[in-house]
Amino acid sequence: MFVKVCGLRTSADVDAAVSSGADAVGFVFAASPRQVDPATAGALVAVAGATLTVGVFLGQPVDEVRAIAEATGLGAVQLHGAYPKDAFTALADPRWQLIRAVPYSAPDLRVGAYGDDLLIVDAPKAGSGESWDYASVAGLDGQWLLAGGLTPASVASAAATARARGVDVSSGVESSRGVKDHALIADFVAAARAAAVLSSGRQPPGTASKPT
Ligand SMILES: O=C(O)c1ccccc1N[C@@H]1O[C@H](COP(=O)(O)O)[C@@H](O)[C@H]1O
Repeated sequence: MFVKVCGLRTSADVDAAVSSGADAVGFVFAASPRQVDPATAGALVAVAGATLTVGVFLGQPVDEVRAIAEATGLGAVQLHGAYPKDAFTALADPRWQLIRAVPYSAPDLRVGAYGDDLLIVDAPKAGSGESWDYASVAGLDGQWLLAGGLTPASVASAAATARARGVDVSSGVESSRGVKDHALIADFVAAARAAAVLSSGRQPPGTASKPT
């Protein structure tokens, strides 16, 4: 079970996620209560050490995404919104992985269809904390993460229902919007690890050969 904890804003947040055993930590550059600026994110990337660092973007121009990825040293770029396949082609770079984040109702849920290394299947409104019908994606193949409304209490059953190989959380590990609760992060990672899922490993194969 691969576990990503997203929307981190402080070094204490990153320490909490890394020490809890998260496989990836996310920093939001889109407009959000969780937004961080590139300078802050660069410092947090250093705190994360070997843990995969993911930059989250929503509709920002490709040139801006590339500039931030280069400036901060991100290990992965997560694109939400109507990015065409050309955008993924333009952003392909051995320095970072490409993550395509889509709502569960998106027309194309094939992992890698846009040249993405990893797919995240989410609620219609990313970062909203809203759950959805996780069973609707139970037939999905490949390396993908389940997101949207997960909590320490729900993650094990949600991952089992969706047959997910990994999970991604933000709202469910916050005490208030944009403020991470470090005990909830630890609870979430532990609960996800305990989930009965199809995967036998923690690292999606798409991420194994790339720099982290
Ligand atoms: O978290 C945000 O504010 C955000 C903003 C813009 C795009 C994506 C965002 N977060 C992503 O949403 C899911 C987590 O959802 P939830 O809060 O657990 O329901 C995750 O993929 C984040 O990267």
